[in-house]
Amino acid sequence: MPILVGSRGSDLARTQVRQYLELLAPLCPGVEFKRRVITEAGDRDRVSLLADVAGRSAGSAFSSRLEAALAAGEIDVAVHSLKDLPTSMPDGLVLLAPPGREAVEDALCGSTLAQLPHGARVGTGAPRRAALLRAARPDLELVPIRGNVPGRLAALKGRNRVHAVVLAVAGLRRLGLEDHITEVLPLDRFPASPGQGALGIQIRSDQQELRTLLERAGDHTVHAAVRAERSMLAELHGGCSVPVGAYVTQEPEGRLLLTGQVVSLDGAVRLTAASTSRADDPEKLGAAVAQELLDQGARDILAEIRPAAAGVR
Ligand SMILES: NCc1[nH]cc(CCC(=O)O)c1CC(=O)O
Repeated sequence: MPILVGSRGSDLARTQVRQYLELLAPLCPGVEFKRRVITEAGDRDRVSLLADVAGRSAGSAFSSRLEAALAAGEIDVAVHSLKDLPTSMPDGLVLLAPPGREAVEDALCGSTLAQLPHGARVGTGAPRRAALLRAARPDLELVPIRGNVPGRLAALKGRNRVHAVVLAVAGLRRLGLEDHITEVLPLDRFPASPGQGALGIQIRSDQQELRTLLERAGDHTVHAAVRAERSMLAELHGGCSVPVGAYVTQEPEGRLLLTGQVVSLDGAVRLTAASTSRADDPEKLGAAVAQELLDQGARDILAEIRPAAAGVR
């Protein structure tokens, strides 16, 4: 029986599955993998999906049709962009060690930050990116743009064009669109979204054999790093719609250095905390950095933001 590997239908999602299977195939000789695209249900279906799960009082609701398809056995593996996955996992599903990570950083396409004229229009839909841009350049006009990666690049052209857009280096590279990168933004001033650049490889928790098979492609250093980043986010009770950045860098002797930031939407307040630990308890490291941010006042910043940012991904 082939192993069914599902993703959403965007170019990026399909490319990620293709690249993942290219990595996996030589590590799993004789195993057949088949790709399946799971399209998102409409909003109404999505709501009923969530209500249905809530009614069964599961640990948490499925965040997407893709997770629901995995839980229902329509697919055996779900391949996500890790940064788009909520930190709480539905009962019965687990995340495995992801394969090697793409670049973590965000990029500016269309102009460098320094070359943007006063009052220039910059496209981004993400509150984190908007807040970090406001902190760096309060003069900019931020234009909310949505859609897939090629669609966002298209905002650089046409009548209502923006001077620049912010996109993840990872997505651009995976799609072969890295030529559009004008500047890679430095992580200390533009910390990435937790998990950015990594895949979220999700299976049902009772699939022990499949887990052993897929872990052949897992990178344990990347796994420790993203667990630290995501546990920091979870401790702050944040999702992908809050201006929280986190990134791990490797230290000597395999230690992890986790840096976390919380930024107010207007960019006026930026809290930064960092801590190091051995790689064997990344959740503890994430919790420690989150606690330091909370001690600095992160709760007030996040409380202000949550109502405004609700529903924006
Ligand atoms: N929210 C969309 C999304 N989800 C993952 C990526 C890029 C790939 C990655 O960060 O792993 C993107 C596009 C972007 O933010 O530019």
